[in-house]
Amino acid sequence: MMAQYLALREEAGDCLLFYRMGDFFELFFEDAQKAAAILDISLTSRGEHAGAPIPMCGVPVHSAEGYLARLIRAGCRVAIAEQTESPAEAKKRGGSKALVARDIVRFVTAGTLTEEALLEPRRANVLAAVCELRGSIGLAACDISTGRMELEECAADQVSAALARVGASELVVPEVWEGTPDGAIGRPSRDFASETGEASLKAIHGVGTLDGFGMFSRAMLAAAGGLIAYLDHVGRGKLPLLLPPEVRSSGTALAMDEATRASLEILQSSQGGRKGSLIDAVDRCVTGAGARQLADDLSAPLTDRIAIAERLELVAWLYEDALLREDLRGALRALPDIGRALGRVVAGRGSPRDLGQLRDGLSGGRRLHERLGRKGELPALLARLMPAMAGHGALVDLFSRALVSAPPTERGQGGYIAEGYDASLDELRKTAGNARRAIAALEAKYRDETGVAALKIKHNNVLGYFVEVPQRHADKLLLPESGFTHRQTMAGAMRFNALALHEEASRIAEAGAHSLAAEEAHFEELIGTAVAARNAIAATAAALARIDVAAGQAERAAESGWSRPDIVEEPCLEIEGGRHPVVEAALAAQRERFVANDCRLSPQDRLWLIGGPNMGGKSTFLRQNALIVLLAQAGGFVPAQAAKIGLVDRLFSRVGASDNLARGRSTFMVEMVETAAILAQATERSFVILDEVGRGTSTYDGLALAWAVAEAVHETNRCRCLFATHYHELARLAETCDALSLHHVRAREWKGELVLLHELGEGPADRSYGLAVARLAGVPAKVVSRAKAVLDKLEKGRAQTGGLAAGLGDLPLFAAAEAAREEACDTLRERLKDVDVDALSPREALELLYELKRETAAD
Ligand SMILES: Nc1ncnc2c1ncn2[C@@H]1O[C@H](COP(=O)(O)OP(=O)(O)OP(=O)(O)O)[C@@H](O)[C@H]1O
Repeated sequence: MMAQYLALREEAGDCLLFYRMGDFFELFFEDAQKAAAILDISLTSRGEHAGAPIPMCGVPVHSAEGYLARLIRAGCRVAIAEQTESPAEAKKRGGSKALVARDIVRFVTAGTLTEEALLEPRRANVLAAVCELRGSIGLAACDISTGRMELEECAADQVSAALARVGASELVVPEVWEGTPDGAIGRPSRDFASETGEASLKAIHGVGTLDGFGMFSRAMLAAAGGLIAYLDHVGRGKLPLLLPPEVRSSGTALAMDEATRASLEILQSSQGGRKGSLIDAVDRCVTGAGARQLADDLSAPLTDRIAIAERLELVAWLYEDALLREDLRGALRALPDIGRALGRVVAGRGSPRDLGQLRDGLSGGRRLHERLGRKGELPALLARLMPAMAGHGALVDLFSRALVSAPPTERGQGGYIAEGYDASLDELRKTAGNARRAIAALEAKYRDETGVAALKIKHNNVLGYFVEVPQRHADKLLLPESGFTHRQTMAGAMRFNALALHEEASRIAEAGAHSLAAEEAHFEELIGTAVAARNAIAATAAALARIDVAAGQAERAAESGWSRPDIVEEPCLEIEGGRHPVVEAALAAQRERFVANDCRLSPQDRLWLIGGPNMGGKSTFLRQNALIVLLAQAGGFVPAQAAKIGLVDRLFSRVGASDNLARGRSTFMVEMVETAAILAQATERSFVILDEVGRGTSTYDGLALAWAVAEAVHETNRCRCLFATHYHELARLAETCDALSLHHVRAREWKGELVLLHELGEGPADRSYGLAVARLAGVPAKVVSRAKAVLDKLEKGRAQTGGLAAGLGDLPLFAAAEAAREEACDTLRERLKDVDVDALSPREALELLYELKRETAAD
């Protein structure tokens, strides 16, 4: 056995090996130690290997899913080695000592789950593959629980943004690749070949050309190749459901990088959970598929005005008709998750219950179609979805006739094929039923004949049917002419067989075996029908999910008076009475009121500098506007009285000096790297929020950087921008930057107490309230009064010298400074041209920076 185990162990690679032994999956050696620690189960030992006891632990097969889920969540991957023959077959093959053959039947990994118990209903589970081909990056992503697949090509510096959008739970890359992101799994480079990718896709979808699905680049196909090869590997040759791939072209989605996603807390709060995130505050979907679609929409809002308008039109239609909305939501709520049921069916792990779910979901779709069909003219998006809900008449009819109303998850016991579907199966069931009745009659007869009132006919898996009497009445049945044969003596009871009983029992067993086989054959046929219709079923699932999203968005809007945004081309951002959905909900829970605020950016007034006290609501204001843009371009209503939004191509959100130590960069470094990305990428169509950029370093450096960044955003990027800052000195920028204006969050000191109004006012902040906030926060009065003394002194000094910003008025304008600097930089430019950035390690890059800095200082 050890040799077999070790061979399988080798094959399992870095996965834990679940080794099937009877009713248990056993783990040995280091696997056992690791799993026992994660699962908190006892670690035992068995036999010896190389002179030491072998550590072992095990989990029962019937409850293995729960254990698997915990291991996967802890970051493990698991290889399942099943017995591929019965002990009887092994004996026949190799004698009484023969070892049962085992083989790894599949690998269970975070990105390749289909089991209902292992998946979260409201979250997609994505597996992604990334590779590089001639300088550009191919990305393939799929959710095998529903079969959705997407291909994308992007530039090397966009890969982390693309991956952040996809949110994969598992990522595979070529094993020799410098760009390997953390935690990615290396796979043979030959898997990532565009020809094999193309050939696999053609084979899966039975087409001679992929043109019908879209235009795929070589890099996309190479990534698809890597993805499919990995799926083939983990499924041991059995591929899961894969729908025709969709191209995601860059530019069709609002671009957001990883830092922006994290800081806007779109799908996850900064604490890591869904609670406190945007989606948590917005999601009113009544189905898991709807919630997954909404997450997708919020991760990749649109940039196409017509597509946004179509989604908004549907939300508005459902918003206005509350009755219809309630009706639809009620109907959708009752529908099973057909996308995921289909995923299990195609993956070969479907159960009779999954088929029942397909029947119920598809017939529910047909009913909705009928209901909506009576509504007259429909919004364009809905009209396009209608045909996808209508079909499947034959399939629904077949499944309705074939299956019982609530089919079981296990098919081993049969009983899921409905009566009346197959006459011969009904006949077999009748025979078994008759025999069961005959056995009940036999019990009465035997009692009569023997005079033993306590006689019973029982059944167990070892003996089958038998007659049991208490020990003291056994004598009568032991008589040779009694017609009973002794089978077993128990404490206090004796068990017997009888010819008539045996005959009836055989009849039951035979009919049972035949009917099980008949049901099994029907099951396979029904599975085949579902598999053949997989693309159409997936389209129905997608249509239902889209309707659920729209109805949920309408519901959310109706709940709190959200409004339909007006999406326009000109780069403005006019939000009237805007609110932050998450902060508002948190305040409402404490019975506090959220103060709505306006935002009015236009090409003539596109950069707002916002000052005011800590805790005054600056960050909240910045984010609420970014979230409103995001929600609007995702095609939903927004938390505002009115909103006119000029289409945004890229959205950036930066918070000064947030901790990112996990990545090994100092906080200030992170802040600057992220700011650099904005300055490099923001266009005139972008919207940027900068929250106290520069605060991560000394006051002078911070002010200088904040000043320069604000100027660059104003002069060079020319994007819409909200810039929150503590530096009063920045107010002087308003003198030179004509599209920049000053604003502040208002506060009052009343009877020595600070009152934060959370209201945005025009003009610069009148003063700092740092000390008042410190008092509010419970800093001891003594410390606050000492700080006050220091502040008075500093302020006196400032009055004399002109303060931090003294002399800044003489600074040449940003554009003029640029021109002067360009001349001086020629030598630097030359040197930089020669640098191969990809070939530099971070350390070398830093050294080079120092060197260049030294050179400029010497100029
Ligand atoms: N518009 C608002 N209406 C009501 N309460 C608000 C509003 N905006 C913010 N708040 C409350 O004030 C708290 C602080 O807000 P926020 O973090 O936006 O302030 P800030 O000015 O950015 O502070 P800091 O400068 O310390 O980062 C929020 O958690 C919320 O409870």
